[in-house]
Amino acid sequence: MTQLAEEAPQRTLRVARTRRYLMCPPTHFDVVYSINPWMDPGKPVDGALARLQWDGLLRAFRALGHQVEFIEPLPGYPDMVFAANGATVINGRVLSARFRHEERVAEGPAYLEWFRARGYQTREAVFVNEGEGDYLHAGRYLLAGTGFRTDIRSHREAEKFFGMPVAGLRLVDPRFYHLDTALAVLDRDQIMYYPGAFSRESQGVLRVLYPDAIIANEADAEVFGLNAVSDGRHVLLPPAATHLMGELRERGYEPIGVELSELLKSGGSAKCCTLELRAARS
Ligand SMILES: CN(C)C(=N)NCCC[C@H](N)C(=O)O
Repeated sequence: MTQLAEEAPQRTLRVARTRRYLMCPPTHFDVVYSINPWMDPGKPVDGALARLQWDGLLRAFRALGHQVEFIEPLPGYPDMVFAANGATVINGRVLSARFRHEERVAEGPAYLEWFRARGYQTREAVFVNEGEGDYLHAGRYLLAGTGFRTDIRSHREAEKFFGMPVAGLRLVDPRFYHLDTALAVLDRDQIMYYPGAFSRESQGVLRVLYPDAIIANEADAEVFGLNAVSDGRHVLLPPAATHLMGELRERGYEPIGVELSELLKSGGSAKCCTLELRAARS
């Protein structure tokens, strides 16, 4: 072996898997109420720019070969663009969302109807849960957030409905009010996360389950770098998450910066706009 070959860093070859996503156009997107620390109704939102940025995310998915389906946005529901909150879909089974705040309650039935009309096996949730905002499918486990939005009793409901073990994680920093603002699944058994968003006990759980995880710093988390969408190789995330991008490259992933600054005014970014439709395993 030559000297050069010995010194070359070991990079794992990451393999992308084609995905199906559901998105909701930001036709009625705005910030007119405040239900998280990022939302300031006094701060103007540029609707045209939000649309351009959302179109950029859609183009990026299509350029990578992913399929995208759409749900019709409801007037009067400015946060409906955050499709990840609309449900949780695993193995063709759909657990509906049941929103915590009155301002978003009607989105749950709207998303549920979309799935019913397409023949998915659905369950209308009994307990408050905000879909993939707090439920992330990572290999053998369903990672489940609680603390701000999703009711901890929903974790048992999800465990029974999906028939897979749930690892409950407690969020403690109001800036990171959904699990997907603090943790992203990169591949079956690999995640990246910001430890400071979790209780000490949950940090311990994450260390045990994912000893190889990429650890984000506070600056990464503050620009919503963890609100990322991965297909196993390409990782779409805000371009401002520069440290995280370097870490991803080191591990063989291809980070792709997608600017969604207007959506961030409501506390969301790439992952929030994207609900993965996981088909039934054959
Ligand atoms: C990543 N996901 C799905 C989210 N974090 N969703 C963004 C929701 C933003 C909304 N204003 C709210 O506070 O509910």
